[in-house]
Amino acid sequence: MIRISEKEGTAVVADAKREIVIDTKALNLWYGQDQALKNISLQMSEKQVTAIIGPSGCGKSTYIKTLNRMVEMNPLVRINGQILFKQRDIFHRNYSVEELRTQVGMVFQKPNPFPKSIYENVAYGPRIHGIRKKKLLDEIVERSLKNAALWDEVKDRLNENAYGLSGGQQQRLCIARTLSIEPEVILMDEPTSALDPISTLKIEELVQELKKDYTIVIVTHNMQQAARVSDQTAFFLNGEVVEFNDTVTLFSNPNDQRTEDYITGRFG
Ligand SMILES: Nc1ncnc2c1ncn2[C@@H]1O[C@H](COP(=O)(O)OP(=O)(O)OP(=O)(O)O)[C@@H](O)[C@H]1O
Repeated sequence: MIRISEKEGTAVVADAKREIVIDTKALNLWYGQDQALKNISLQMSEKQVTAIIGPSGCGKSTYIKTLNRMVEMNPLVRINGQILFKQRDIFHRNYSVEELRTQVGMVFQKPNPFPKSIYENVAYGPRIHGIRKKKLLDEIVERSLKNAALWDEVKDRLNENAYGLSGGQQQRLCIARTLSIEPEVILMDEPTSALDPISTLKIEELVQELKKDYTIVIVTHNMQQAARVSDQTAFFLNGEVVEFNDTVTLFSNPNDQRTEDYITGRFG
């Protein structure tokens, strides 16, 4: 059952039966003097896919990079408001960034494997977390590659360099790398924008599989993609959330004229 309520001017959608995994409350963010996020309030439920859509420069990437605190690598960034991950404030000094990034993994726009073997790309994270036993690492590598729908294509060439894979395979390898440390949330920042249509379709199918086990947030420029893969969609404009609703409703019966203009291609 989807519950829709109004909170601080922003619609929030929550599935009453599911745990809220990410709860963003009145989040504001500035790059120096320029405000990039304005009073963002969004809730994301477990094992749901949330799409973030909106025109270029509206704050999609900034928002998703705030969820694992990557945005703060920029010293100009100033933030107020709250983001709770399973009710814990991610900005609290007792919550280390390393711990957060173990729980909230990220896949980027361009596939960015390490210049290492396919095996080492996936084993890297678990090794950093102290796993040394070869048998256990082998199991993790196999499981992660299977869950990223890549195992069958690479099982006979695990020791070859990851750069020898196609772009789509590299992106699935990056997803396997993210899965290897067993996060709860996977952030995807335009994960298919550098890929061909067939590789894009594979990633979209993979997202549908992964949501059985993970909470997923995906930034996309592609509205058809948002409609295909997500359960709920947030439409951002000029750093604000104009509308947040279950995906079918947002695309078929938007509440706000600006959403309608965007999804019908009148701007952006
Ligand atoms: N490192 C930065 N320093 C200063 N301003 C930035 C920086 N990164 C982004 N911005 C500004 O913040 C705003 C939001 O940018 P952001 O990249 O989050 O938008 P976006 O919706 O992801 O855009 P796109 O779809 O083009 O990737 C823009 O006005 C942008 O110019």
